[in-house]
Amino acid sequence: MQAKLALADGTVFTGRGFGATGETTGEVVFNTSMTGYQEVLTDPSYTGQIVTMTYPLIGNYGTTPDDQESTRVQVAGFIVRELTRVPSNFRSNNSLDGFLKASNVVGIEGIDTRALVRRLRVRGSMNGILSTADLDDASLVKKAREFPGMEGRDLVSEVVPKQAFKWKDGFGAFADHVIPSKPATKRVVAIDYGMKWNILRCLTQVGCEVTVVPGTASADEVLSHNPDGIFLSNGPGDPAAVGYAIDTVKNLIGKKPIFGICLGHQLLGLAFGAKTFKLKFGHRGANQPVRNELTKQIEITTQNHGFSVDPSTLPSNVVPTHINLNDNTLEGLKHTSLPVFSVQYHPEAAAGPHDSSYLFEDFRKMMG
Ligand SMILES: NC(=O)CC[C@H](N)C(=O)O
Repeated sequence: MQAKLALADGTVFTGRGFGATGETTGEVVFNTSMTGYQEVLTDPSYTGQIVTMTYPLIGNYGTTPDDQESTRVQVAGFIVRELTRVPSNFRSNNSLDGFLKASNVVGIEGIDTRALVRRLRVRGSMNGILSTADLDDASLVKKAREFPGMEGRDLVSEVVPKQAFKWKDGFGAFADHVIPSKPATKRVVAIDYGMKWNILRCLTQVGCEVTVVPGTASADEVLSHNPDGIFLSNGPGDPAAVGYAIDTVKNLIGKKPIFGICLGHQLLGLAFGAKTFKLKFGHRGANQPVRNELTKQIEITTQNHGFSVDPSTLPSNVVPTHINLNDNTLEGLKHTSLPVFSVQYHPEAAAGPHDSSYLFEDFRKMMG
């Protein structure tokens, strides 16, 4: 079945539809991971985004419940160069096509993803529409231009869990090869703004019993659990648009040790009084080089973000700890006297390299 992808700049790509049929709008972004498409699809930070994979063959190992990063597919749409027809893997119980169909998410294959990505790199991430229903170019471009975009939008409230819960799924099927597992001796409250489950697996692995609370929780609700430490999760949308979350973080700083990842890092920056801005085309992939400024070691990292904390706006008692070597943007910060630190990238990988898993150990040690 024919499908079209139209961008707000007027470009139209024609390919074949897979997954669900229908129409979807979103910010079109690209991810440079060679594998890990299921983790990408189920990462809630991609809410409102149509993701294209730069790797040309996607779907070859199918999908499996073990690789879920949340309860469902979260991307608005999915773009690949070539969809594998016959997946082959003993862990797989569904094809990528069947997985997207069951999740009612539209995909397109057979378009020139290199041309698309070059366009996004030159002009920046763009709004777009993916459709198997409307195939009229002018109408599609008009609809793409009407999409409101990511800036100023609170998408967190769409993906937070409805109520608090305890993480009972341990460290999952494969995580024990990565970090030696420890008995649970620390109690952590994880504030969930759209959290990837591998963060919960990694926290469990280093010896934390984790209570998850919705990202809309107040500081009092968080502190009522009397945790040894507080974790701030990743999540979708513009960090500056979630004032309630910034206020909660402000009220938690100095009360307990805090560790933040991605949106959690951006919220910490904003709570410290720094500013965030939108990157031209963001960082999404499993091959982003980062330098740890404290050890001068290089980590190859998994990333998924479109916004960034401006280091020149940090107060003097908050220092940069990690820098992205592709564009020198801020990738980590810490307070000079309080037990508070965060990273912009994803030390939980899922999928990606495990170079940065030491950060979970650092958090546990920080709790005493
Ligand atoms: N993975 C994340 O937490 C993303 C944070 C934020 N939504 C961004 O795009 O920058």
